[in-house]
Amino acid sequence: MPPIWAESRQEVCESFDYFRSYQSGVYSLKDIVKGYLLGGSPASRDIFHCGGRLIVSHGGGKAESILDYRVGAARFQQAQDQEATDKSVRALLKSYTDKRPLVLLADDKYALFPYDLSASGCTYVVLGLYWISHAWAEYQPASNGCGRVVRWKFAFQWCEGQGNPWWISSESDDVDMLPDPIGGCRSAPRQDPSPPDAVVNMACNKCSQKSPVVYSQGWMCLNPSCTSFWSIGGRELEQLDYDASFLRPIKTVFTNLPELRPAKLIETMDSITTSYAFSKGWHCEKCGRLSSRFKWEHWECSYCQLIHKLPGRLRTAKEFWHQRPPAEFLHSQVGKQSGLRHHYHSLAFLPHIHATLAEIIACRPEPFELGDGGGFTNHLTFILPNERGRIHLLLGTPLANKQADEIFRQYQEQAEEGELLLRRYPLRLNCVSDRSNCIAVRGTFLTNYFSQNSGEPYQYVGGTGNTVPFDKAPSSVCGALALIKERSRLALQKDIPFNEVLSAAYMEKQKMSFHSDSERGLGPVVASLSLGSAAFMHFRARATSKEPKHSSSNVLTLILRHGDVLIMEGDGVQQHYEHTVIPMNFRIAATARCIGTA
Ligand SMILES: O=C(O)CCC(=O)C(=O)O
Repeated sequence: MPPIWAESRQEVCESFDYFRSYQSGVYSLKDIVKGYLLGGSPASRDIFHCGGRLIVSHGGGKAESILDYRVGAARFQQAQDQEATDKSVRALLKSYTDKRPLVLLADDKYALFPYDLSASGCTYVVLGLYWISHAWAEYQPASNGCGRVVRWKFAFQWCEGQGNPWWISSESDDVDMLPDPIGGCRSAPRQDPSPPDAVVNMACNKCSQKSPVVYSQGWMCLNPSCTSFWSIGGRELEQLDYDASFLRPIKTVFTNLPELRPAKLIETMDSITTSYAFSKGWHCEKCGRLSSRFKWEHWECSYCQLIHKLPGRLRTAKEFWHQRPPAEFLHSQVGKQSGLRHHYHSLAFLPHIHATLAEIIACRPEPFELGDGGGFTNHLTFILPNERGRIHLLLGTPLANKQADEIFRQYQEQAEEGELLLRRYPLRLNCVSDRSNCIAVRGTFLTNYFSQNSGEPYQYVGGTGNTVPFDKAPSSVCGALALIKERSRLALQKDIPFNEVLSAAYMEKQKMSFHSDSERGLGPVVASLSLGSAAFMHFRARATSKEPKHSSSNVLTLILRHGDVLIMEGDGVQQHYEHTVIPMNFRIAATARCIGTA
């Protein structure tokens, strides 16, 4: 197998720091290209030469007429000229002038790669480190109004100093190479901006700009803003071939090249195993596969099932009590919206609740007796307009949270021991972003949180095959269900026949994107218990047939803290709104529903 490969784009982006772009073929950070993905059919004069030591590719987007497959009506986008100032072209040009190595990757649709990657199940492979020896503009035919577009070409050269390309045998290493005229190279950026040319550069007598001799048919000006661009003796040539000197790879030895194989984590900070680094994917040293972290209790290779586990410690809710929403959140959400009809007595509640739509009525918090020695807490109610329903928030308090603390402990223990199987399941639509604005990506696409379903099957996550009936569910889930039932009964003054609990666990920076709980047959009450870190819960209006694009502004934002129980009451809450939950750090939530009761 290749030394670094993956089945899905998500695996690459979550595990490989040199390529974290879900959409573009160029991944750059602060104008520095880290990775470049070769894929699809070649444009004319794209080459994979000398066993891949010299690769010419067109890069930078915009130059093909494409169907934009965002959910909703697909839009046709006309090809446009690439400009040197376009984000990706600019970054590639900077890598060229800095002679900065970057990583080339290829997907199984890259037609010039001499091996069939899909035959071995590899959708993406990492080729290795390359540097850009030449960058120039060309005209290419395009199906737009002008019949052609300016597109930038880049010549990538293998960085010597990293061994041979993994796909060729060492005998084929014997290629005729040009020495690098600059001498030994380094992986650090170079100050001298001129390219290391054995290829001759000539200045244009119209624009004075220098262009290399790229084609055997003769020199031409390659400055797209010059009137002489792309012509020899005033004529555009139909057939162009590369000049022989241009095709000879330049032997450039780099020192201190980085190791591309992602290192696995071998120690923890304070024995915390839910920080961002633990949510990232990993590289299997046995088979080379990049895998997302899809099991809560350890990393596992999706190809050869090799496991990597680091022991962690249980966390307590106290560790998260200090969390406060950022000040700008308070101001932008509450300050900008006028006409909020709220009935607060005291600003003391503002860190907890921000209602931002005039039509939503935020009722005065009601003191609320919890019974069982839990003392009093506050019950906040938001009445949605046009009888769409109500949203209740029963706040946790240190006295009332004894049960929640214990449930939080059990959840962590049982997830760690594999008694509670928290998994990241594939989304039904393979897309990044939320469900209403989704960009298709290749391969399986997993949720950005871990979950487990107990009780009745719930379609939303992982289909119905991953459900554990209540009589086999771990005590954490049963405890959460009992607490949710009890608080809902007190708040709504009736028993709710909850028969399903979705437990969701979030490592640092994970979240649940916008969605509504609108599965067929779902009862009108959905209630959740929050554990661990605080989280923002935003509600926004759902897209309708009249208004197919959802409104981007949130109509209500709540902050859910450890021990809080949130209740969404009424079908209208799900029909007219969707919600997202963005935890500030490690968090677990149990959400109870009534499936098949409506
Ligand atoms: O509180 C949470 O973490 C998310 C609950 C939720 O939106 C759901 O399970 O659908």
